[in-house]
Amino acid sequence: MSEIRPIRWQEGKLLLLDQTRLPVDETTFVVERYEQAVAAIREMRVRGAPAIGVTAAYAVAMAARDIRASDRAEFLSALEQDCVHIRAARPTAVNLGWAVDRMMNVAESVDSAKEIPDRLVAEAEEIHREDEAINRLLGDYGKELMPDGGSVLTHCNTGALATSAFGTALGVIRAGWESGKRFEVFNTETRPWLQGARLTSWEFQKLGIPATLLADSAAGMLMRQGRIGCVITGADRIAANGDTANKIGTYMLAVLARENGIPFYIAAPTSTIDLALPNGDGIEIEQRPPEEVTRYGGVATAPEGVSAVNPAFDVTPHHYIDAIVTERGIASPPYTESLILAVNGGN
Ligand SMILES: CSC[C@@H](O)[C@@H](O)C(=O)COP(=O)(O)O
Repeated sequence: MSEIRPIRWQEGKLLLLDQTRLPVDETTFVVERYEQAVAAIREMRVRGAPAIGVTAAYAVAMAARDIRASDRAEFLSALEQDCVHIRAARPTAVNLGWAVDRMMNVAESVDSAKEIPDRLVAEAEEIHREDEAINRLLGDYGKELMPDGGSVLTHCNTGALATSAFGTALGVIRAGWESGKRFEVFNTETRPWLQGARLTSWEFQKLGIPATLLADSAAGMLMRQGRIGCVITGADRIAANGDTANKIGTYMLAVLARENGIPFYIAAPTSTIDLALPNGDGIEIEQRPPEEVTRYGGVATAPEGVSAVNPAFDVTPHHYIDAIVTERGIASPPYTESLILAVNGGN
């Protein structure tokens, strides 16, 4: 099986596997300027917290390449202006701001403005490389949570497409499967954007892992029937107390899991942990266009003029989360202690 590589950097261009077109077409969206990278993130041609972070890092490198400034101070101030636009592409995933901050720190550490663009390309490539290594480590820790003989449910898409390779929650399922464990896999369709139906089902097929798709609203019944052994999802931002923002519908799954006595896990790199936020109340939730709810693929799915609300994420309170898998180990409650340890180097 060839690995899925949704983000590639080739000869100064960023090549994105266009996720608005999957699973029907496997087309590449070519990005040559940082503004196009910002648009690609906003339009969700590239999506998933870690993938947004990697793309944002290349966006900063492309922005730097196009700056004409008379001295270093002017260069850095122009770059900071471009970074304001990059940071604003999507608000919820902390990985975006995390990557931009890391790139700006590198730019500020270089003495000569002329050298900044090359250093930034090297740093973006490093962030890209690290992402795959981090996901593989995370999968390795998380596979012990996967059952042998039971079943697992996942939500949204958290695979290679949402990262740069391997994935987080989907990576844990993959690592469990590749370690020889055998279990049933269920994935939600993830209304309204259908990340689960379109992207996760596509990835499981490519991986050769049998998976069964269900409507989001079927999850409760399957849990009650005893058909779901555990739930694992990704995260877009985890507050210091473990409250976790993830794809809309995650909170519902976590509450249903608790009601039915099923363990609920989160898998995310430490770059998704935001220790600056004491709890989930401060997490900004992206509101997406109502048309994503009232139309699909240009076809109306609701009467013209109907009002619709479309929050892209929700926050699951920490007390519903049994464990958080990171590349530094498995964090357990109380998260106020274990997440600090994870961010600072180990559990
Ligand atoms: C490894 S991806 C983790 C999260 O980013 C994922 O679960 C998710 O919610 C993605 O949302 P999306 O709106 O598709 O970017």
